[in-house]
Amino acid sequence: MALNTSSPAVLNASNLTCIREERILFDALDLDFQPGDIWQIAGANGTGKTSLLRILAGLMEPENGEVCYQQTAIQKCAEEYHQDLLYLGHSPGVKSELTVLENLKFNLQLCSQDTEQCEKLLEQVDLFGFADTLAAHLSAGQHRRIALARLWLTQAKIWILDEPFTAIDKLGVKRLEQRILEHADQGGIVILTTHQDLSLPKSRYQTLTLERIFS
Ligand SMILES: Nc1ncnc2c1ncn2[C@@H]1O[C@H](COP(=O)(O)OP(=O)(O)OP(=O)(O)O)[C@@H](O)[C@H]1O
Repeated sequence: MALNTSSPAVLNASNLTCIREERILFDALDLDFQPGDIWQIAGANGTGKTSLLRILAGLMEPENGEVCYQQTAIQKCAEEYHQDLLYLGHSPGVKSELTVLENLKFNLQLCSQDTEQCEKLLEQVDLFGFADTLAAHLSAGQHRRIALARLWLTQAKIWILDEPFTAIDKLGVKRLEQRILEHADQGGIVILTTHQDLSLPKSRYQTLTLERIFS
C-alpha cells in the first residue's frame, strides 16, 4: 500500500531518561528519526529496548526528556501521532476464538465482501489455506503472522515493532525485511528491536545498542 508522503514524518527524542525498579536503563538519550530511516534497537535482555519503544510510542512516560512528532511533543499532538503510528508489541493481539480470516477482518477492518483483498493478504503472510482455521489452532509463528499482516495494509508512517521476527521462519523473516525496506523506501520510519542480525544492506539501517548501566 502506497504511503502518503505529502508531509514527511519526523520523530525526535531528546534527553530521554528511563528508570525502572530504581535502576537507570538509559540516560540523556537523544534520537532523531528521519523519513526513510530503519533503526534497530539492540542490547542484552533487560537493557530497556521495550521500555524505549513504549516511550517512543507514547505508552510510557520517561523519567526525563520528551518525544516530539513533527516538532510537537507527542502528548500535544496525540491524535495525529496515533494516526500516523503503528505499534506492534510483544503480544500480537490476536483473538484465539476467532478464525484467521475473522481476526484479519477484525484487526484490519477489512471489508468482508472484498475476498480478493483478503486472499492477497493471506498469501502475503503465508496463511493461505488457513482462512477458516481457529487462531487457537495455529502455531506460534502463524499466530504472529496474523498480527504482522497489518504491515501490508497500514497507512501509518511510523512503525514501532517489538521483536517482530520472533517465531517467524526464514522465508517469513525475508518477506518481513522486504516489507520494512519497502516502507522505508516510501519515506516511512521503522524502529524495531530484534536479537537477530538483520540481513538488510548495512547502509540501509542504523543500530542503537543499549548497554547495561551499573549504578
Ligand atoms: N512492568 C514493569 N514494571 C517494572 N519494571 C519493569 C516492567 N517491565 C520491565 N521492567 C524492568 O525494566 C527492565 C527493562 O525491561 P525491558 O522489557 O525494557 O527490557 P528489554 O531490553 O526489552 O528486554 P528483553 O530483551 O528481555 O525483551 C527490566 O529489567 C525490568 O526490571
